[in-house]
Amino acid sequence: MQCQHSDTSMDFIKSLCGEFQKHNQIDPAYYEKYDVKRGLRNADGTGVMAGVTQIGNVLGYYVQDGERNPMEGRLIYRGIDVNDLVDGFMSEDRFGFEETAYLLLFGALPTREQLALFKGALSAHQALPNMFTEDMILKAPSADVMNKLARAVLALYSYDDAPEDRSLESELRKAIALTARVPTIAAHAFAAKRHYYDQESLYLHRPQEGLSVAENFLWSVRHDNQFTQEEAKLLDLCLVLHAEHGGGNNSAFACRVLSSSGTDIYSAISAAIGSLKGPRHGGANKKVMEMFGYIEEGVWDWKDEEEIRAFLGKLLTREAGDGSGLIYGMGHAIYTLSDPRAVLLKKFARNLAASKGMLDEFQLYEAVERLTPEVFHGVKGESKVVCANVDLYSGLVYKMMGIPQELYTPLFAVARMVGWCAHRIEEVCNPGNKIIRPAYKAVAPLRPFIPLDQRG
Ligand SMILES: CC(=O)SCCNC(=O)CCNC(=O)[C@H](O)C(C)(C)COP(=O)(O)OP(=O)(O)OC[C@H]1O[C@@H](n2cnc3c(N)ncnc32)[C@H](O)[C@@H]1OP(=O)(O)O
Ligand SMILES: O=C([O-])CC(=O)C(=O)O
Repeated sequence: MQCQHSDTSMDFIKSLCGEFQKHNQIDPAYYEKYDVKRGLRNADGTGVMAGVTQIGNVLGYYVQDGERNPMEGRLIYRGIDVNDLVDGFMSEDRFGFEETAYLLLFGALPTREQLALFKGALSAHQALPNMFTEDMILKAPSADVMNKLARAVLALYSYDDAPEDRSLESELRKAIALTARVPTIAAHAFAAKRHYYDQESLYLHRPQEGLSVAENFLWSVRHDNQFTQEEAKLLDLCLVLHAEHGGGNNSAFACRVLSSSGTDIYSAISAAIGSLKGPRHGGANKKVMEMFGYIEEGVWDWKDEEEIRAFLGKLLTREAGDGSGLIYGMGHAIYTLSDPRAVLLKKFARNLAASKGMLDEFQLYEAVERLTPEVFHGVKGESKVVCANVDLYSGLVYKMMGIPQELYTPLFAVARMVGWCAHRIEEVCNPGNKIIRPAYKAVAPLRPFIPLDQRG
């Protein structure tokens, strides 16, 4: 439903843009002058240390003699290298997401018995509250599944008997319920989007007991409920790789900022979802697909490196693509030589592409990964080392699995829910934590109030 605005009001608002711009420019020189940590980054590009965590660690460089040096990336969940975690459950041909969720939430790998009980707890919480889909999703659908996800999580507050209970037990119960429910919410929000915005038939599937999170997701979003074990295992791997990324990533930090004020878990998690939706964060997986649409159209010969280079240059100078100047799926705040998630996903993407007859497309992605660093240095003059991030190959993997694009970022949220909850609980259940409250240098000069009839 769109609001109608009169032409006069629209013209007035347009004129206000000029007024706004007159009074709201921040001179970039201020950042250096006042030693402001732009983006909470130190002058050498490292992040400002803003907290202490036991949950995850992201390693992308090492500092020696005050210099930041590139290295191969490592991602650690509760002290365990994600590559070892993945090797562990894959070599035993098991699903790994539930085990990873347990590890992130409680801090240690589960025993066989603990894992079975945890899976049971997830199963018990995965159904949505009575009439939730009807009242909160179908009656107020959204063209954007992430938008619906954030609003649905906020709405869950009203379905919780004790939403303001901050005891550890209550927080853990809510965390398990959110982790279990978010796949169902995403599936139903997607079904509503397809029905109300794309004029397709409405099908809603209830999650099935005994299925893994990955299997249930595929069951729920496919109208015929069909999926293969190979697909479910690959999706499971994607969920594991997206589950956590330290306390400083934009969405986890947003969650921690809100949690530090003492607000409820639903408010904090909906903020994290809003952050993840952004195209420079989790929303990049959708943007990568859009960008490859431009590349595939704009590059005549996909094997011609010169042509690809020229197109990448145009993306950076805003002459092509969405005009943002970004090459999506490339670059990272911490990783330099490699993002370990992208390395793994690329391997699976290559195998899948070979079996689906999509090697040409895969090779185009590889060329973008290979050529971006030199084009980036040429155009931006930056010495920073850039590599492919997790979002470069995840969308391609989902595409080859037949997962619709509208679900790419929501799938990231499905995986990251448990990471956010772990950060939320670490923030509220540690007595030493203070409200997060950095400073902003105020640069507007003081001036007198002018009475209304004396203003020109
Ligand atoms: C799950 C995730 O969130 S993974 C990241 C997903 N995001 C993307 O793929 C979007 C494209 N990438 C980017 O925008 C960036 O690399 C980010 C947001 C991921 C990291 O940004 P930063 O930490 O600021 O990176 P860094 O300090 O290396 O940037 C240096 C400069 O290069 C620019 N830059 C970095 N990566 C890119 C890129 N892929 N395309 C164009 N410019 C880039 C930055 O905007 C910055 O420019 P500025 O100095 O004019 O502000
Ligand atoms: O760490 C970051 O800045 C972003 C990221 O890769 C993630 O959250 O997965």
